[in-house]
Amino acid sequence: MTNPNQKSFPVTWDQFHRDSRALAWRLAGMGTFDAVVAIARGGLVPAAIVARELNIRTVETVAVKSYDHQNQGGIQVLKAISQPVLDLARNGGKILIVDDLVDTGSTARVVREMLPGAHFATVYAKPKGRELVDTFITEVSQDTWIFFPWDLDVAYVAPISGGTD
Ligand SMILES: O=P(O)(O)OC[C@H]1O[C@H](OP(=O)(O)OP(=O)(O)O)[C@H](O)[C@@H]1O
Ligand code: HPA
Ligand SMILES: [Mg+2]
Repeated sequence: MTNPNQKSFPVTWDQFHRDSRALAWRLAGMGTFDAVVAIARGGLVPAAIVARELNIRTVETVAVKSYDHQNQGGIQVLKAISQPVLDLARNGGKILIVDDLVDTGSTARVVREMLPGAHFATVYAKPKGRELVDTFITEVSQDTWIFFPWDLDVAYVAPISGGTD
């Protein structure tokens, strides 16, 4: 359900690809990562793009759910991080966690606890969660809802004048 008090920030596939590549460029100057952990589902797309750009071959997922549509509920961990990746982190491996955005920071807080030394990167960030992210590309205001391309379709829009054609 759409909250009428929120601004909307629709993102196209092109723009998302460009922003994810920009994230990869920024991360490229930070050394070699041994594995990327994508926060499913939203983090899967930017994680794939970043892994491709930085040639990271070990790609792991952690599944965390906090929203039903635009309503935030309790955090549920639906799939934990695999033991080999936790071992890699414990033995000094450099782990990159990727998500599409940080909003309130609840998801980031939970996943950071699983991998305390990891680098946390998102494409977009809102002010409440920004401090929990090491690297991000674009900040949007807290009252903005970001619409990702996988949640959108091409649809008719009425003219500004209010007519129907
Ligand atoms: O900072 P927060 O307030 O925790 O919000 C950010 C999280 O919310 C969304 O995921 P969601 O739980 O909706 O699941 P999804 O990735 O499967 O869409 C988004 O992909 C982030 O993971
Ligand atoms: O702004 C958002 N857009 C999409 N998913 C989200 N999950 C938390 N905040 C958002
Ligand atoms: Mg998510």
